Amino acid sequence: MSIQTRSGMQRGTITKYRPFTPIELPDRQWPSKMITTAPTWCSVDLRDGNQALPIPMSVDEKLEMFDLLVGVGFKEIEVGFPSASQTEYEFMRRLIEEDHIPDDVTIQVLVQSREELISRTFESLRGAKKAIVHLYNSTSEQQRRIVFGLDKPAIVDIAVRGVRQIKDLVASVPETAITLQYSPESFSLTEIDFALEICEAVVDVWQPTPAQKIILNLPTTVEVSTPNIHADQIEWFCRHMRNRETAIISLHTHNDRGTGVASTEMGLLAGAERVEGTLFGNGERTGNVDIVTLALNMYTQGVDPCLNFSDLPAIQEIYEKCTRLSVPMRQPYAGELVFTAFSGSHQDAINKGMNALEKSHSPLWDVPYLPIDPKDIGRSYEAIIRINSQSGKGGVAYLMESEFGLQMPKAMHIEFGKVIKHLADVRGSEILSSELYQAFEQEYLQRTAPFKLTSFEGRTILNKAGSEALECIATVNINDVPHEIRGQGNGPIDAFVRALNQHGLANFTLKSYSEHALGNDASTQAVAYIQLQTPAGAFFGAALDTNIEIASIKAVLSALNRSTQPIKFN
Ligand SMILES: CC(=O)SCCNC(=O)CCNC(=O)[C@H](O)C(C)(C)COP(=O)(O)OP(=O)(O)OC[C@H]1O[C@@H](n2cnc3c(N)ncnc32)[C@H](O)[C@@H]1OP(=O)(O)O
Ligand SMILES: CC(C)C(=O)C(=O)O
Repeated sequence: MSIQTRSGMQRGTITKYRPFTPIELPDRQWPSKMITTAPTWCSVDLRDGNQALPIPMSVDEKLEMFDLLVGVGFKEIEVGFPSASQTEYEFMRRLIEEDHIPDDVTIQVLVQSREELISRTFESLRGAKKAIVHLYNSTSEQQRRIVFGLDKPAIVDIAVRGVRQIKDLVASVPETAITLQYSPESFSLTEIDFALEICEAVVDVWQPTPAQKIILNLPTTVEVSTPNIHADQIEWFCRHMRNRETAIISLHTHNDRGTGVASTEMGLLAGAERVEGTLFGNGERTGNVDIVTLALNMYTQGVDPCLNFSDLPAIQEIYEKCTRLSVPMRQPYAGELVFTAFSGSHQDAINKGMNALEKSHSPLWDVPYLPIDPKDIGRSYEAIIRINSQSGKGGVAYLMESEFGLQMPKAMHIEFGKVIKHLADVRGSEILSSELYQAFEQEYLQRTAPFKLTSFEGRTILNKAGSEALECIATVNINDVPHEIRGQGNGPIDAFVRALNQHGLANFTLKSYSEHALGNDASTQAVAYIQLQTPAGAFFGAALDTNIEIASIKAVLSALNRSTQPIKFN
């Protein structure tokens, strides 16, 4: 039983909407195809993107955007709808008169199939070396019925009249090589045989050849079906079209169902050769297909997209400035958070993957959770791992090493990881890397009570057995009371450990020791990590000093101090 409520969603049997009717294509070929080469890209940022902005771009902003698109490598750029407004017309004129258009770039202009608009469009083209004139009219049953109140032959007539006019006007711009592009707007909702009929009527008037093709742009004006149905529409069209070799089949996908990228990729499998879209998916409603995502999806499959996104943050900055939009944090490839792992198991795997890659020297990118090397697109490794209460020891260790050069021994990751987990839980927010270091300082480096080293001297002696040993003489303050201690061992740490135990000042054994240099200039310091086994348990200590011997002695006391006091950090 279906219950129709006055507002909100229908429940049960949905009568308000109906499923899209699939087209018949039982022997479809596209599912077993692969994308192996880049399509011809056409940016529609300055037209479809611009027409969807609350505040359209000014002429200067459009010029800046145009230069950006040229820099990225677009060879076809829809620069606007010159008959729509004075701003659009002026922009066209400035592009041409100020010589902004490189020889290998073709500008494209959109126009409805209306006589006065087509005439004005041709006026705007004067002086251009080459241009794609993009003619459109809407063809779906819904648009025919609601917008135009016309039957199919009348809709075909709108298109054909427009093409005839363009054909006549070509002679008015003899210096401009004109390519015709025709879009049966709302193709995605148009009966497929009617879409073919109107396109073939256009082709019959224009008379393209394999050398001078027409562009037939089949737009998903509104995305109304799953991407596989879109692919069937494109394959059906490609297979049924007369003289297919005289046309370039182009896609223009919107993202109403959130599957614009998938629809475009499947449309390419189905036989399309050209893609129109925008940077970061700007465009009407949910946007046009995002060309950055499409191109980088190809790249990460080993296909050269022939567009350069090596400095994506700089591209994003200009885009955001010109459009006054912002790229969402989760936007594929570009979003601020897309190369960041907060969760422990992801951090651990990334950390291991990065280390393994460094050791292997393999040219193949092979890091879990990162489908692309952030550095390929101008992102850094710095933001890959960020710490909050979902994070684990692996991520903390990664940051301590990548940000501060501290290579804590693996067993210490657990201990310091707990310190940071506690801090993140108490705080309930992100722990910045500077705070991570601060916690390390407080927990290890600044632990100087109750034991504090005031002096240490080591010298080589001959022991009773006649072999060389090290004797240490040190002063250790315990709760500010100085104690002079002496001990012998096979090295300074051993001698110091024995001295403390022999004098009854402490009771522990050395479990592990490691050290490394920090920095590589005159101010190089050494860092030592010591783990002690005390009656209260096993504890790490760490210390920094320009003298490695002193660093290790201080690290012993750091561990000892920690064993006498619970976690200090809060
Ligand atoms: C899917 C897309 O994104 S298509 C691109 C859409 N982009 C834009 O519209 C941005 C620029 N557009 C504009 O500035 C204006 O709409 C203009 C200048 C093109 C036209 O302006 P106006 O004529 O003042 O208004 P408007 O757009 O409302 O015109 C609607 C008329 O055009 C007709 N029309 C709409 N599309 C087409 C078409 N492709 N071919 C022929 N006629 C069309 C409508 O049926 C309607 O006719 P009616 O007045 O007889 O009912
Ligand atoms: C003019 C056409 C290509 C269009 O913008 C659309 O259908 O979205």
